[in-house]
Order: sequence, then structure tokens, then C-alpha cells
Amino acid sequence: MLRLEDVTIRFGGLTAVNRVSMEIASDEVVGLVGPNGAGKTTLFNAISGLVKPSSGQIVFNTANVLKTPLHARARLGIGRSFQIPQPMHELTVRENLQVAQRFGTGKVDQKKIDEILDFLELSGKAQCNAATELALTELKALEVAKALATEPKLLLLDEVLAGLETNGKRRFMQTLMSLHKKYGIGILIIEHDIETISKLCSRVCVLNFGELIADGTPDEVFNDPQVIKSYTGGGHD
Ligand SMILES: Nc1ncnc2c1ncn2[C@@H]1O[C@H](COP(=O)(O)OP(=O)(O)OP(=O)(O)O)[C@@H](O)[C@H]1O
Repeated sequence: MLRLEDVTIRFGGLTAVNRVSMEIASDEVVGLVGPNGAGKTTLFNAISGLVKPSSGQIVFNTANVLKTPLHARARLGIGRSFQIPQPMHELTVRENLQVAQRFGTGKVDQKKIDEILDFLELSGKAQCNAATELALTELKALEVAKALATEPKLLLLDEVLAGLETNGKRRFMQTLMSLHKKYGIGILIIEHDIETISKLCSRVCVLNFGELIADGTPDEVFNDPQVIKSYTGGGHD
């Protein structure tokens, strides 16, 4: 479904992502991990159109993502959540979803929004101000709900589980898994916690200094000496 070919992203003299190639299928939940500054969010930004790669290709189904204008990119079916929740201020939770849905699909479907609110346990908060009246777990749920409202085939989730306490995290993980199963949406998720990634993902890709250094099952990847070295402060060979 999503194919990255030799993607390189430079900021001046800094190569944040270096010749990364990977594929994600719609039936996969894939973890994107790596130390701080490895290039994970930058890669998400390139896929969702916020950053232009210096070279390489990004293909979603048959569409050339890099040639698709930003406003049309959500309609390709790529939804995204942000590391720091970004609710639209002054709007209620429901209105946030309406805006996201119109952006992603060109229409507002209240029935679908009710279903998403229910699914993410936000029904009771629908009329609340999204920026001021939600707890952290609810803000994270709203991030996923907004991405879901665009009716994606692939969800890019940037640290949606970070900062949640154990029970909140467990429930949120269950929600993500049922989301994947119920709607058949592929998920690419950035997450630092290895245990969480191992439970959630069938495959893990590891970035280090912008390079893809491993791609395999959680077991394979987290026992890979090069990956262990990257996490314990080892740099380039
Ligand atoms: N707009 C930008 N301009 C210049 N440098 C940037 C920009 N965005 C990211 N970088 C740099 O690119 C590198 C990769 O950053 P990125 O945020 O993608 O890493 P990350 O793996 O997501 O890190 P973290 O786990 O801490 O969120 C870092 O060195 C960062 O400082």
C-alpha cells in the first residue's frame, strides 16, 4: 500500500533521513522506532506532505504522493496524528471531527462521526471544548479520532501512547488493535516503549541517524546487535 523508495531528507547540512526504503501493507501494524533524533517524525512529515524529501519516491497504492498537493493528500487515504495533540481551538470535540472529515472526504457524515466518537470513548465529551476540557488520554483519543474522520486506509500515529499511565495505555492499545481489525486500516506507529511495540506490532522498522538499520519481527529486531548498540549510544560504524 505504502512504498518508500530511497527517501532522503536534508535540512541544510544535516541528513535527517538517509536513503530509506520500506513498504507497509494494509493488513499490517508496523512500529517505527529508534533513538531520539533518528528521523522518525521527519519521515512521517514527508509521507504526510509537511516536508519535501531531497530525493526518493513515496508511492501510496498507485499514487505518486510527492506529486500530490497537500490538500489532496489526505484524500489519498493517509491519516496522521501528531506527537503533541493539536486540537482546533475554540471548537468542540465534535466540530474538530467535522472539520477533519470535511478535509479528508469533502463531506460531513454525522453518523460516521458518532461511530468514531463511540469507538474512541469520546461520546460523552462531544460538546466539550477540545483544547481546554479534555484530559491527556482524551486528547490522544481525539488525535486518533480526527485522523480516523478523514477515512484513511493508512494511519500514521506519532507517539499516541506516550505519557499515558499503564491502564490508559493498555486500553488505548486495545482500541488501536480493534480499529485495525474493524476498519481494515494499516497502521505505522512511532513509539519508544519496546514492550508496547512488541505487543502491538507484527513488524518493526528501526531508524538510527536517519538510516533504516533493521526491519523484521519484534523478536528479530530487538535482539539484533546493531539495534541494541543504537539504543545504548552506539553511533555509525
Ligand atoms: N525542520 C527542521 N529543520 C532542521 N532540522 C530538523 C528539522 N526537523 C527535524 N530536524 C532534525 O532532524 C533530525 C531528526 O529529527 P526527528 O524529529 O525526525 O527525529 P525523531 O526520530 O522523530 O526524534 P524523537 O524520537 O526525539 O521525536 C534531528 O536531528 C532534528 O533536529
